[in-house]
Amino acid sequence: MNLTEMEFFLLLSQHGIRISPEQKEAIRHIHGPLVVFAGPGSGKTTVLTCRAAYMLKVGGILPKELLIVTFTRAAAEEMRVRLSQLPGVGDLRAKACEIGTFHSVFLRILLRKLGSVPKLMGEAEQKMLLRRALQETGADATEEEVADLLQKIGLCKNNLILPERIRVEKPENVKFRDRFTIYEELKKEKGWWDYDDILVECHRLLKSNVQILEEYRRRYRYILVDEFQDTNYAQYELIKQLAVHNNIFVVGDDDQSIYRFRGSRVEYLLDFEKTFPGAAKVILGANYRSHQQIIEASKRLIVHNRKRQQKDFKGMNGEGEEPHVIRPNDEKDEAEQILSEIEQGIKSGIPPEQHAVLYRTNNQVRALIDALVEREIPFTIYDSDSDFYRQWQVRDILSYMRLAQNPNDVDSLVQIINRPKRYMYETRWIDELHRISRSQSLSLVDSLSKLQGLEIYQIKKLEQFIRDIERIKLLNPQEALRYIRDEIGYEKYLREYADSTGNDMQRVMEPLDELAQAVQGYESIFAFLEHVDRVQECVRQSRSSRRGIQLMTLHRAKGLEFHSVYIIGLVHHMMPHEKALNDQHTEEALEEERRLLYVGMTRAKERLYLSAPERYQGKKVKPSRFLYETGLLKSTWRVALQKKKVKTEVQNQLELSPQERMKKAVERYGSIAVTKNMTLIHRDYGNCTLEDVQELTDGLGRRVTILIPDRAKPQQLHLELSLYLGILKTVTQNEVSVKHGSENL
Ligand SMILES: Nc1ncnc2c1ncn2[C@@H]1O[C@H](COP(=O)(O)OP(=O)(O)OP(=O)(O)O)[C@@H](O)[C@H]1O
Repeated sequence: MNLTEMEFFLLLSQHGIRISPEQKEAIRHIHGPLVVFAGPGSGKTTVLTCRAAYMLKVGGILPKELLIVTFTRAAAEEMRVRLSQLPGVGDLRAKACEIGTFHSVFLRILLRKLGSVPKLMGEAEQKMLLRRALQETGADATEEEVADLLQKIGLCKNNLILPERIRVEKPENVKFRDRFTIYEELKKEKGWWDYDDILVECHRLLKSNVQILEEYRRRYRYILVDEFQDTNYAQYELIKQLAVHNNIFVVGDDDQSIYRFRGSRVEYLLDFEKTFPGAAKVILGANYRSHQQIIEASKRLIVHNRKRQQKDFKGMNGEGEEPHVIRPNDEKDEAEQILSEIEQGIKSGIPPEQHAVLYRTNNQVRALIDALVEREIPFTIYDSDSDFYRQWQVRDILSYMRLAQNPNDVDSLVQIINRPKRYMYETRWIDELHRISRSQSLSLVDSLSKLQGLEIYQIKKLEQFIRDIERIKLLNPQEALRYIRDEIGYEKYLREYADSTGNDMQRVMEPLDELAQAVQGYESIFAFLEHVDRVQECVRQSRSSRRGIQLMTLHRAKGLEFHSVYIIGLVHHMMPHEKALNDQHTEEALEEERRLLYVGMTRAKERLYLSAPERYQGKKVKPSRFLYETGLLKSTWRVALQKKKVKTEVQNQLELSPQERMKKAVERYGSIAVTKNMTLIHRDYGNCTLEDVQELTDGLGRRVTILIPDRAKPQQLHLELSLYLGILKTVTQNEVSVKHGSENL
């Protein structure tokens, strides 16, 4: 049964939704084009949902005539639920409406018309195909290169550009076109599609088949699109093809357009009235989310953008506390300050899920995750590539360390054998290596020196490699990282990689600089690798929980709202990001960065923290220029820091050079007697059994192999150094230290 307009709005207010006059104007507009411009938190999504309900219940429009497009799957699900709860709509009607993302809506059209579509590739399969395409053009593809290529191909498809339409005046375009072509051919050979093919193929279908196009024009008589500021060319063309009836309603905020790098164009929103002549326009001028101080600071920032629709909006939640700018010493200090604020917030009754930490790039959250894991605080992280320790540069360094710990770790060996180049491209050597290792009872690393049929330059490289791995065993993680970067030449390798692929040097190096911070404070490679394993496990688990503190990139935060928001790493070169500063369209890129921060700031309802550490990745840095633009920086504010740190004996020991330390360790513990099967006490694992002792040459002490309970792989450690650093103890030493209440030796 239909409702009258009065009944509908009365029922809405009984549902607790009090609609403003502007919101009402947008909701009541059914026929003809309409664009709703509004600021953050002004109820755009609310209006869109209420409008759909109004059309169904007051306008008498059939659910199947409604097409509602959202930006994410989660938003589509949320909209369906919210719609079903509105006056008189119910589950059935909400389900009968076509609600989905551009991809899901157009996939459904293809499925209905073609019966089936090829298998859609997951990210891993897509990367695998791209890697093969690169190999076929003679390139040694790294993950970074594959990811870059993936993004470029996606950008082309979002602009409906296929390989044959790529202009080839520049040599790098030729290279790209060739790779793109091979990728498309391989895809065809396999009978697969990638997700962007949905848009390309649906566009092709609707363009080439007028009957089908007409059918869908008749079916979707009313089209509603959320977040229209982030529409790309392919999506825009598809919507235009369908919306000939002109019953199109779009909502958006040009100030929140943040996907330019994926091909979205804010112009489609700004030029809506030109594309659909006679379009009505509604501007929503209220903000129902944040209090006045947050709104004012966000406004002071965004007015620095030149290319934008001028609009003003008022806060409806009164006054609140001024947003805080904090200036921690470095990332670690930043993590501590933010966490102590969050802990206080939770104690005062704000649920953990209402605290969101936002950041520009995934690398930036490394220190915070480390701290959360150390303190065992639950969190959820949303971005799939947010595991810092899985980045290829970091994995390379970790593989060197893992191999030094376990010279039989074949995965680590394969990962780094050609980084830097050692010319071991034939994979046959791996089987040969296993055979030598078995027959001569040598570790895989030591077996490298026995490989037959190699060229002299390969042999030399391998001999050096074995020495390098031996050397790393004796170092702590900070020294090991320095050794791998400088002595082994990994940094040079990355520079050459960046040069040859045209990648930004700073971007390629960034994970190493961050890793240099991550290894601080760990006395042994073993302890550091244990920590990495623990962090990776927590990150994996956090993905499915949705509970605890919410961590996400600024991009991911779009459309969401939280009681308290903490934006970290607001320093120059991070925000605006280096990439934007080097962009050939710097001004545009800079404006997009500003919008990104604006999106982040406007997610906060009650409390907003903006953090700009004094030092970042070991270097002194300037605060983001955007902080000055918010007008907040002058009111610098610091959280009082806890306990003063006292230098431990281990820290004093670590200040010696590796040679001095080794010498001291052997002097002190060289004569200590150890025998097979005796018990040693590991600092982290308790009682372990000594399986093997090996005397090193040149008086460099002994290497022991120990069996740790519940761990399949034995662990190798330098005996004297481990005793010296307190990683291992003999039973007698332990008794003494327990008696004297001493933590260290
Ligand atoms: N008329 C209203 N009265 C009270 N609260 C409202 C009203 N309209 C919307 N809200 C509330 O304001 C908040 C923001 O609404 P909504 O998410 O729809 O805004 P938005 O414009 O889509 O936000 P953004 O673009 O920043 O993501 C929500 O908590 C919503 O429930």
